[in-house]
This record gives sequence, C-alpha cells and structure tokens, in this order.
Amino acid sequence: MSYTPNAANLAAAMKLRRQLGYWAATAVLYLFCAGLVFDEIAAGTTPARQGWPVIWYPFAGLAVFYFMIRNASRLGIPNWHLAFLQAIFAVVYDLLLYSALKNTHAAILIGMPVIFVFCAFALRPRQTIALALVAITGLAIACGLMVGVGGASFESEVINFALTTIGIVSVTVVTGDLSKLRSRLKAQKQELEQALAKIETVARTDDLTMLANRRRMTELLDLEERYDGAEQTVCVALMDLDHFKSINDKLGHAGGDAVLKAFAETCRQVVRDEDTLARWGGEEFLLLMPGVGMQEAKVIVQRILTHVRAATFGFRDDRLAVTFSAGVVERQPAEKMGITVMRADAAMYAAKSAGRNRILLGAT
Ligand SMILES: Nc1nc2c(ncn2[C@@H]2O[C@H](COP(=O)(O)OP(=O)(O)OP(=O)(O)O)[C@@H](O)[C@H]2O)c(=O)[nH]1
Repeated sequence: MSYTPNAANLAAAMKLRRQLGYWAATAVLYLFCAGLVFDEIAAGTTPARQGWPVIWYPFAGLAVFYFMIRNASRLGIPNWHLAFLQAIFAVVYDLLLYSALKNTHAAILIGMPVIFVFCAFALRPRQTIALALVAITGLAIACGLMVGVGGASFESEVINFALTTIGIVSVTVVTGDLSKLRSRLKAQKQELEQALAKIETVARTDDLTMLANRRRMTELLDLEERYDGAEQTVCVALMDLDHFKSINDKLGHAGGDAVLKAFAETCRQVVRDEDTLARWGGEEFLLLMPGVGMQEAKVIVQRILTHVRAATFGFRDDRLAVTFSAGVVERQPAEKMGITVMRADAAMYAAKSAGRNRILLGAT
C-alpha cells in the first residue's frame, strides 16, 4: 500500500503549465509584431513580397514549439534545449522585423533584451553568453546589410547597433547573476531536503535497536485506521522479553542494551518485508502485520520465537538465552487501533501469567 502522493507528476504538470504560459505570452507578442508588418505593407512602406514571409514566419515557429513543449518529456528534449531554440528563433524574428519594418524599424530592437529576460531562468550563464554572441553577430550583419543594400544611414545603424548591444550585454550580465543565485538557492533547497529526510528518519527510529520507534508505529497504526474500508485484515503482536530485569541484573544495564540490540537484529532476519517491527517501550516490541489473519499471524510470531530461542544474546562469552511472551490479535472491523493494541497487551499479559515463553491469541 502506498501513501505517498506522486510529487514528480505534480512538478512536471506545473512545469508544462509554466512553459505553455510563456508560449502564449510569446504568441501575443508575435501577433502584435505581425500586425505591425501588415500595417506597413498596407501603408506601402514595406514591400508585400518582403513583408508576407515575415508575417508567416512566427506562426510556423509557434506551431513547431507548441508541439515540442507538449511532447518534450516523451521526446526527451531537455528544458534548456527548448528555451535555447525558442530564443534563437525569436532573435532571428527580431532581425527579420528590423529589416522589414521602416516606421518602427529601431523600436523593434527593444525586443532583443526582452528575449534574454524570457530565458533568464531556463538558460545557464554560458548558454546565455552563446545566445548573446549569436544575437550581436546577427545584428551586426543586419545593420551592415541595411547600410550596404538597404541604403540606410551609417550613423543611425551604428547607434542602433551600439545601443542594442549595450542592452543585450547588460541583460546577459544580470541574468548570469540571477542564474548563479538560482543555483545557490537550488543547492540550499537540496541540502534542506536532505537534512529534513535525515531528521524524519531519526525521529522515526529507535536509536538503540534501529527499529521503528513508538512514534513511527503510531503513525502506521493511524494509517491503518484511515485505510479502513479496504477489505484487508491486519494483525498486531505485542512481544515482551521475559525476565528482562534479571538479564540486566546479570549483564548490567549496558549488557541489557546489547541484548535488546541483538534481539532486534535477530528478529529483523525473520520479519517479513511487509510487516513492521517497532520498539514499543523498554523491552516491549510491537509487530504490525497487514494482510494476514490470526492463524497466519501466529505462525509468523512463532517463527520469530523459534529463531530467538535458538540464539544466545549478550557480550562475547557472557551470553544467555532469551525468550519472549506475545499476545496476537486481529483488528476487528472499524476498531480503533489503540483498542487493538490494548487487546494484544492483555493477551501478552495472559501469556506471561501462563508461564511466559509462549504466544497467546487475544479474545475477539
Ligand atoms: N538495559 C536496559 N534495560 C531496560 C531498558 N528499558 C527497560 N529496561 C529494563 O527492563 C526491565 C523490565 O522489567 P519488568 O517490567 O519488571 O519485567 P521483566 O523483568 O522483563 O519481567 P516479565 O516482563 O514479567 O517477564 C526493567 O528492569 C527496566 O529497567 C533499556 O533500554 N535498557
């Protein structure tokens, strides 16, 4: 039975939503730019044969990128590949607009730094620098062509080139710092998650026997209770070491501790993977057995008792035999797990009274 929500699926869904959000924002921007070109074609400032390909270009890209975003995880496309391709596409589009538009010619260059802002979180500093080099080189070629072929003024193109390059370089530096900050935050988050996982393990583990502790077992019992309604039986066994006080008297408290540790290790060897053994108190252990009925549970506990009887516990030569008394009960329908454990406790005390070193089934 699994109680853990699928966090990975949730994170993937949120990432997809964020990427589609960026895609939609870009689509609005592209649509606006297509409107500008259309307007200049209508006004006669941009020739139709030059303008229409610039109008269609972004729509083809939007369709391809929509498909890629939707299928990125299935096709194994990393996030930064997608961002880098989209950024290159946008840089080329901005340069095409720069060449095609006449009235809003210079203003369109403001789009360049905006592209870098969009990529701030998706690209690493080196990738952003590569993108900046592509953009500045492309801009230099476009400005050169404007002067050489388009007859634009050399001075105005130099000013356009210089101001846009300053914008690109500034945003690249800032996004590089942002990226470093983000990496540091990510590393700190990972450290915190690891520390939290460690704390959770410590909080749920008995530090002497390394078994689950009473807190962890109580959590599992609560989960069993909440799991109510599933047609699954569950049994618990309360196991208490016999005459443990005299073991302490013979071996000393440290010897008693060593016996408890070795006892836990011996039990661990025979406890089924689906069962949980916890240290419930001093020399008391609780075994939770989901999916079994009384008779099967008795067989499981008997196997543990037989294994324990066959071993000796203590320090080097100072070893002695250990037994335990156990009460086994099956949870009744809708019964509080606290009551189930109390019934196991009563059965365990009955086993003690009946002479110890035995297993008794609790009353239903
Ligand atoms: N060494 C050690 N002893 C512990 C620990 N926790 C509890 N004990 C001892 O376990 C003993 C339990 O004694 P009792 O409850 O009288 O029971 P018992 O001697 O096992 O006798 P029965 O349960 O009646 O068979 C006490 O002496 C506790 O001090 C522990 O963590 N380490």
